[in-house]
Amino acid sequence: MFSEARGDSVQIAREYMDSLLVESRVVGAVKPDTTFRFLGETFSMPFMTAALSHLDLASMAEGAKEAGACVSIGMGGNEEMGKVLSTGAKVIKIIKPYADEKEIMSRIEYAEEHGALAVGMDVEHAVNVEDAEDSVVMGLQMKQPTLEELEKYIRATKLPFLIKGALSAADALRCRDLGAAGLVLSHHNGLMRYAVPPVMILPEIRKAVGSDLLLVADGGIETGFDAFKALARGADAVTMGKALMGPLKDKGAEGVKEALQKANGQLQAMMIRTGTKNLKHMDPSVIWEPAGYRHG
Ligand SMILES: Cc1cc2nc3c(=O)[nH]c(=O)nc-3n(C[C@H](O)[C@H](O)[C@H](O)COP(=O)(O)O)c2cc1C
Repeated sequence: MFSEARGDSVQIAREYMDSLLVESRVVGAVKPDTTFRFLGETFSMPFMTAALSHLDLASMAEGAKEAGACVSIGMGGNEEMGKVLSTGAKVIKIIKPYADEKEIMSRIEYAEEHGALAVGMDVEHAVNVEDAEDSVVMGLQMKQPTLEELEKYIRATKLPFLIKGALSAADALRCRDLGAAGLVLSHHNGLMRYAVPPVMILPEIRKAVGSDLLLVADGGIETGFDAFKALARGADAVTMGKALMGPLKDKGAEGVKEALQKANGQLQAMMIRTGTKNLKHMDPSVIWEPAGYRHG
């Protein structure tokens, strides 16, 4: 998004991802199993669609369902959410931090009444990139929610609530204390400049929250090899966003299904080569990280 600017977090995250190397432990390895249990449901793979918007999200959901993947969706009204839910996919609705609370509550209620798996909020999209003002997204006013407001939204629903945009151990602990079920670790395509990449900070966040929160790594997952690194460093699942947009445009639901299956094949290839038999046995010690960054 900010490829011309210094501090492009998308580029920083890509370079970091490619700097991580993987140790082979192939001797005696067995066929890996990527069955993924999440929020009481069973999926074929730990990939989910990122919270996208302004696209044919029903086809995206159809493709993900066919591949056995969970779906998250972003900005959009209840009518669109209804179309996505009617595909039968398991859906996480990520709601924008609207200034008008009614916009938030109506989406929470709709998600609950129409069988969504979970809801969440992309808190990272409330403020502007270049100043501290609340942002306007597609003509709609956003507002940085206070801790009290976030807690109110979380408690307004029986559904699990995920906070998208938490990206530090300190925020993760805050979210846990507010009652969130999980986090989508994201800088939302570089909305924060110079952001620590999600996959870099994952081990620190996992250490802080233990198994109290589900952790979903978001941003820059282009292949199953990227996904493996995120999962090995402590993620429960990963999202794919931009990497699915070309396949969706070219081949609709079928393209999304094929892209997810290809990524899952790459994940399985990495799992067998590292002697990882299933997602519960991910071992961070297979990842080699170059020395350099230290928490200040
Ligand atoms: C076209 C487009 C629309 C998006 N809309 C939303 C949205 O409505 N809500 C949200 O939380 N994130 C939204 N995102 C951000 C994605 O969920 C994700 O955080 C980001 O694209 C990074 O993941 P990726 O590198 O896999 O694409 C959008 C991204 C794109 C490319």
